[in-house]
Parts: sequence; C-alpha cells; structure tokens
Amino acid sequence: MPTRFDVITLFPDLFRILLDQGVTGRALARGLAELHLWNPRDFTHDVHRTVDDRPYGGGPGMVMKVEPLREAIQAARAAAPQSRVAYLSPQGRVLDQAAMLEIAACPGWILLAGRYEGVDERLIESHVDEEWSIGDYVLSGGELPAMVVMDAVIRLLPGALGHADSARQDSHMDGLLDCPHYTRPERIEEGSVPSVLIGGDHAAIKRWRLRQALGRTWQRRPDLLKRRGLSEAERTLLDEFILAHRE
Ligand SMILES: NC(=O)c1ccc(NCc2cccc(O)c2)nc1
Repeated sequence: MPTRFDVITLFPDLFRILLDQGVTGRALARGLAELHLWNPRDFTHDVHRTVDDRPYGGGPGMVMKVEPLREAIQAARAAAPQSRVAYLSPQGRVLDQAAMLEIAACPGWILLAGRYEGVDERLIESHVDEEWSIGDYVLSGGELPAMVVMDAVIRLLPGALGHADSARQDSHMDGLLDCPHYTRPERIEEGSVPSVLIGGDHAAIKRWRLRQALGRTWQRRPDLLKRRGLSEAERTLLDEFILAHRE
C-alpha cells in the first residue's frame, strides 16, 4: 500500500525536485509512494483567480484566503479519504526523527504549504488536523518544509533505500548522532583511517561505531543523550570515549 502525499501549493513545479531523482524519485517511480499536487488557484472563481488578500487589522504582507484552500482540501480529501491534513508553519510542532516515523506509519497526508504571512486562521481551525514545523526559522513558503517531510518519510518506507539496514542506521536513528565515516584511500595528507576499521573484527568495529556515536552525541548534543538514556553497556562505552578524549 503506497504512502500517498497530496500537496496543496501555489508552486507545484517546485516539487519536481522530489520527482526527478534520488531516493524519492525512485520510490515515487516504483509506486512506494504517490505524490499528487493541488493548486488553490485552480479553485478560485473570480476573473483574477484571487488566492490572497490584505490582513484585517492592517500590517505588512498578505494572508491566504479560506475559500480556495477549503475547496482544494475538500478535493484532496475526496481523492484521499484516509489522509489527514497537516499544515507546515513556524507555529507547528517541531518534527524530529521520531515524528517522521509516526508520519510514515500513516496511509497518507494532505500537506498544506502556505505562502505570504500564512493562511486565515479559520481555515486552520476548521480544516487542518495537525500543524508541523521543520525548525524555528521562517521560510518564504511551506513548500521546502513539505519536501523535507516527504524526503525524511519516504526514506523510511520499506524498500525505499537499497540496503534495508541503511534507513535504520541513519544518524538520528536510535536517538544518537552518527559515527564518523571513511572511504578509500586509507592514507592521504588529511590523515589516516582509524585502524579498527581496516581490520576485519566486526564486533570491534560495531563497538567502535557505537562508542563514537555516543561520544559525539555527548560532546555535541547532550540534550539528545539526556532524553535517550543509556544502557549499562552504552554507559561503559561512553566512559571509554570520555577517558580517551579528556583534554
Ligand atoms: N519552520 C517551518 O516549518 C516553516 C514553515 C513555513 C514557512 N513559511 C510559510 C509560512 C506559513 C505560515 C506562517 C508563516 O509565518 C510562514 N516557514 C517555515
């Protein structure tokens, strides 16, 4: 059963990025996921095809009107009755990898990508199920956030990545930052590859990678470590890292 994405956007051409190449392009081509685009301008009925207007109360910028968005959402819901509606905005819940896993578990999503200063609040209150943010910063539109969410989610779909394991081993999986990676040649002016990775001791390599992931998380994102907690074995590996890296 493919995961279906219906995106409501004034700029459908921007989404060619997802369709044309990479993991998302292949997944969409193989039917692991579906992408349907709906332009609110196609749901206007005035000669100027008006989708936005000035804000009540004054102030800069424009606000997206309810009616074209309502009709676009209703058309998408008719085509995707199992999907929930999510609005991308800086006022939404900030998404992390755990949230992407939750999103990937649903049959489909209708993603509302706003422009301008946002949309009329009455549309959000009446037709939007969830409000999401990809981080605490303002962009010129919700399209890039929508593509970020679709990219993160599509990678998690079974079969989307060549090697089934790579999704699971993605950094920020299991709540830790990723370990360092190296490839050929072994010796270059920038330095050499850690010897444990050259040998064939897979248990030692596994331990080294987990120790590095724990250590880097401890150094760079102690907030993630606190939230995650550590097993006894992980505590030991982290202590080894700290001992080896104390100034
Ligand atoms: N952090 C995000 O996920 C994000 C999402 C959208 C966006 N821009 C469009 C927009 C939409 C709504 C209100 C608003 O003020 C701006 N910018 C950042």
